Amino acid sequence: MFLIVHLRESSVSSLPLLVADEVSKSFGVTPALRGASLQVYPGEVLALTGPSGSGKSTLLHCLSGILAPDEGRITYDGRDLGAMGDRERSALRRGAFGFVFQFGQLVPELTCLENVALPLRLAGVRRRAAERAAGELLARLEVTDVAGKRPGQASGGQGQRVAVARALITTPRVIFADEPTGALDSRNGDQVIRLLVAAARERGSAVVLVTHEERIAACADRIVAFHDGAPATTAATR
Ligand SMILES: Nc1ncnc2c1ncn2[C@@H]1O[C@H](COP(=O)(O)OP(=O)(O)OP(=O)(O)O)[C@@H](O)[C@H]1O
Repeated sequence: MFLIVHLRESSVSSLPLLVADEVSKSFGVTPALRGASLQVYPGEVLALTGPSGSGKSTLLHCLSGILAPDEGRITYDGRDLGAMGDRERSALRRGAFGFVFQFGQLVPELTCLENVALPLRLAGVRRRAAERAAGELLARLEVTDVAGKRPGQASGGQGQRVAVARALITTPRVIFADEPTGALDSRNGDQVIRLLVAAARERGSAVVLVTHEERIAACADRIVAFHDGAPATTAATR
């Protein structure tokens, strides 16, 4: 009896949050994904690596519901993204997912504090509460000094830390980060990734990180290497 209960508990805790099942996607005649399968577990940091053009970003876009696969299925928490309507998928993206891109994509007219508070404001949180939470997160990411500045007045590394804060502010279940350090030198890149991983772990958010830098991938719990449109190898780092 004890053994049965134990097995049930361990199988529940190891259920994947996001699953790509035999996903294929082409752009015209160019195949980007060829039957790619992958699981993302709650709270894990997963790095997708591999040569340019091997399909990493395309899979990230399919996993996050930005792109629809031609074949195969993506499920989030057991729900098929392809069976959802546009509204439901958008609500999922806003509520459960956070995004960090290579270039921060912050709103240039807003201050860094307002940029970080924005997702909460859009979710209906009052300005004062949203900006208090944004200020706390900027402090966690060690960029309090740019809170009142516009993104154009911040350095590349500071801007990326602000973008990480904006992605984390809603405490998403999954953060999708596509080459978040790609435009930074190694010192700034290391700092951004260290803070991203630490803050995501504190909040229990999983991270799906696309990177071609081995040093950055080494911060992940698991590394999946792509080749020709599908995962070729998986390695645990810890
Ligand atoms: N929007 C698009 N239109 C046309 N072709 C595309 C598009 N997006 C990706 N591709 C093609 O699909 C293939 C996979 O691209 P993808 O960006 O997923 O690879 P990647 O591994 O992320 O590459 P990189 O490391 O260079 O970003 C490539 O051949 C690419 O040229």
